[in-house]
Amino acid sequence: MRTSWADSVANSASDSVESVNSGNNGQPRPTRATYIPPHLRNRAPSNDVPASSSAVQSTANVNVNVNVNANANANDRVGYGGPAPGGSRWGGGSRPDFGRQGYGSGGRTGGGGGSGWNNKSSGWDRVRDREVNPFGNDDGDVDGALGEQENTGINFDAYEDIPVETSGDNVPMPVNTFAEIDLGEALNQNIRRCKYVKPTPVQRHAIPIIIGGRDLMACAQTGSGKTAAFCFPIISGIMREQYVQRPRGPRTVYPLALILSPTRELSCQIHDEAKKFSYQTGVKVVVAYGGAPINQQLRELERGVDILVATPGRLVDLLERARVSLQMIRYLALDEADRMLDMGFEPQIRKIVEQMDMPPPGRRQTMLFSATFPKEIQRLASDFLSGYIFLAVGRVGSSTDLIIQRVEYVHETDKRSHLMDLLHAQRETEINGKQSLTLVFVETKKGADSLEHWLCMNGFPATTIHGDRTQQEREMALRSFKSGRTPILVATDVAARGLDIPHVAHVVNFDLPNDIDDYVHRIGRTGRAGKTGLATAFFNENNLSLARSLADLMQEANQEVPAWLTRFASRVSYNGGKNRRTGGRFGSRDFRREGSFTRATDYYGGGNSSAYGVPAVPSGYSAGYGPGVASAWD
Ligand SMILES: Nc1ncnc2c1ncn2[C@@H]1O[C@H](COP(=O)(O)OP(=O)(O)OP(=O)(O)O)[C@@H](O)[C@H]1O
Repeated sequence: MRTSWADSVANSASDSVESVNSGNNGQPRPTRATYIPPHLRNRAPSNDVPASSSAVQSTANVNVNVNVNANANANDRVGYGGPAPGGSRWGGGSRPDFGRQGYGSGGRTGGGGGSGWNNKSSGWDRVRDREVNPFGNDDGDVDGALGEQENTGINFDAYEDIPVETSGDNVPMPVNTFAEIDLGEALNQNIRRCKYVKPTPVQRHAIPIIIGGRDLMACAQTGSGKTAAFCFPIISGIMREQYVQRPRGPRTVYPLALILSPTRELSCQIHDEAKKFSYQTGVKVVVAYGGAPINQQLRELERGVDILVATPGRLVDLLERARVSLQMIRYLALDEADRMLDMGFEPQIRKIVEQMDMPPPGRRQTMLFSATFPKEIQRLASDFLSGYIFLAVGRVGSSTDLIIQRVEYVHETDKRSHLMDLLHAQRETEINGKQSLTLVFVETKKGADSLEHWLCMNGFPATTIHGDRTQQEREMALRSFKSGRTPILVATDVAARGLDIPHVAHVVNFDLPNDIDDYVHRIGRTGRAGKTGLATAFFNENNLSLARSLADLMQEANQEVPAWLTRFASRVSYNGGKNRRTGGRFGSRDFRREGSFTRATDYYGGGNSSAYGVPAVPSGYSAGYGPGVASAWD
């Protein structure tokens, strides 16, 4: 097994792979207990009303709804836990876990009256006590979230005037505070523990839409809180489910929600987030992904699962072994949905969604999220949806203004010395006494290894993440980077999407991708959740096909576009649909509003040579996700 200097440092750390994967913060897993399905654990009072009829208002017959500054009345200090307008589904402040059965209690703990949340002898309380606290020691400070300890660094002003567009029928009204949505008190407590003071724009719009029972295709900028936007309503919905009878098989499990994501690391991250959000709600979240021992994941599944977070390959394996059945799926979420439906993954996704036992659209709720949504992918995605709402926060595929984008003309042979200059400058900057983190994207796995080696030889502790490394190595590398032990991570596109790593101050595109959407996701590893970040790209003749879309993107994000890039851009035509950006801030969003378009020419691109007189790379689509690159993905 190949071990770099950086990894040997990481190796020496006491935390185990197990603890990272399990989201248990290094604490031992709870002992095995009898699984009690959530319909027995989460009984709400009998006067419960369905979500769509109470907490969520609808705008009748709205087809297109453009909403700028939708949160004009937002209140920074949210009154958590207060009754939602129209009364709480949980019975005016009664606990959502009312009448739960404990995992290990072997009997009901009382449906009301005497058996309260604080009754330490109840089965559920014993389970609650055993549940590993994903918030560490912070648990006692639930209400501190409203004081000085709110999620610091969140610059919500950055989002205030972001344009929001929805299309579809009867779009539920957005909310301005979490308190306006009746998510259930246990989940509200976790939102406080996360120190989320108010919803981000995508959350303001998406949560009421999902709670209202609608399918959703949502496009919002990187780092803007999409994970919580789909996790909150799923967890809340499962908490509300009453008497959902699930079949009992000796070895087969029947999750109620499935969250699919393209990479193992992203699945682990979503799992960790979902575990935090579902702490003490009785909703059980399990992750399954490739490269890790399947037996361990099977054991975890056997302990019970309400929400399954998975990569497609490992899920297909579990389905073929009949260890997981999708017949009870109520909620299906595809994170990075455009990636999940591109050529690399589409067959697997179709198999999972259309050819196994999952209920069809209309009988399950489907939600697709990404920061980029090419029209062709929207068209494919519509197969999975029923009467859906399209939501765009910011322009589809745009980068956030929070990221300062720089592009430098650098010959291939000069790239390393240029990088060295940047890293020297970066060394000067620190965040909270720690060196800030730099993420360097390269095109190939070999290139990643070689650059990492060179950096280490030159006194810059670095590590790598790419598809040729074992899962254990990948996880160690990520941990080492996150902890700051190796403040430089050299990565292929496997790290481009979704990863939420605090303190990434600088993203360097050492090799630019062929596809502008990949660029958007890569630079989105910095400038997250209202914080600012820096992205530097090395551009040369090898990147001509990207010149125009890059110049357009930068201009749109109010970035300084170098004159030489504008000149390149004016000489190079778009090499096919994927890198083409049309329309103004509201152009080309929901593909349903654009009438017919031709798949072959509009998306895959006809011309393979550029006006510049050099062969353009093949269409952005196939070049970006060809088989070679796809191998870096799970
Ligand atoms: N309401 C909120 N208040 C404060 N912080 C939030 C809120 N919602 C999410 N965050 C934080 O914002 C960060 C980014 O969220 P998340 O990873 O969900 O972004 P994303 O939109 O999925 O990004 P990407 O497109 O890169 O996948 C996370 O650290 C998350 O904890």
